[in-house]
Amino acid sequence: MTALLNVDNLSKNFGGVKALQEVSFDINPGEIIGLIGPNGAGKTTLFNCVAGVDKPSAGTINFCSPGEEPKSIGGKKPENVTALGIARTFQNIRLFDALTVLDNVKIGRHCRTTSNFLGAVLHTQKQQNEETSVYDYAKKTLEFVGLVGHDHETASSLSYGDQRRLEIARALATGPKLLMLDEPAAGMNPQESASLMNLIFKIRDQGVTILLIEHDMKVVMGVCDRVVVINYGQWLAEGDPRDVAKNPKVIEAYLGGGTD
Ligand SMILES: Nc1ncnc2c1ncn2[C@@H]1O[C@H](COP(=O)(O)OP(=O)(O)OP(=O)(O)O)[C@@H](O)[C@H]1O
Repeated sequence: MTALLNVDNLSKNFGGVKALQEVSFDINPGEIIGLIGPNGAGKTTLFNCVAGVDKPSAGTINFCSPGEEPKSIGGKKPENVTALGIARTFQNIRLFDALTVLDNVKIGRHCRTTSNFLGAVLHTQKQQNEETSVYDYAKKTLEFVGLVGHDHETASSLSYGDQRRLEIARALATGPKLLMLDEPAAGMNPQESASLMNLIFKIRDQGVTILLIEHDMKVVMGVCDRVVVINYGQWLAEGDPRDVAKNPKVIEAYLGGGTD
């Protein structure tokens, strides 16, 4: 099987800080992969390199949609990476707080439209059709993540758990093949985490592959098919979550002797 994402010998330096050092791993289509490691291990830097926020210092990142040729994405601009089918959420929720829930999701969908400024000013038929389709897609996406009835509330008025759902909805609205979630369970209560796990499975069932950074081991153990562990910017271990949790090197580096 051709990997959906192939990270090969990826390194990223910030001045003298070696945030990533020759990290390699693959993600296959349809997998839910956990990227774990202690604070400062380099997880967010890896997300940023894939998403086009950080430019790799060395190594390659290839993205291969099923049926298409692999494309090298290391160093591409974020909007180009999104257009290829990679979406992400952030460790610290980044919504347009003053906009409505619906508008936040519509913004995500606009990356799939082609109408230009002139079309918007002249209100052309093409632009109107696209607006209708953006609206419909955003409504469906909100229903999918369980935010029906919140369309006209401002994003900032939502509960914390619902704001995380909204961020996921906005990412899904871009039509990704790979969704990268950066600590989606952070700050959630146990009920919200359980509901998040259901949502993650539901997203995968729609054919979206998921790469997840998460410190909540119950969530990692509950949803991940496989985990990749990094420590001090280096690949440390990889495999079935339960096997990895027993790996002495991982316990020493990160799990601190337990998974609860
Ligand atoms: N823009 C930057 N400039 C300088 N150093 C950075 C930058 N971004 C990250 N780093 C450093 O790179 C290393 C990896 O950071 P990163 O945020 O990727 O780790 P992380 O595994 O996501 O950590 P956490 O679990 O705490 O979020 C850290 O030493 C961090 O201080």
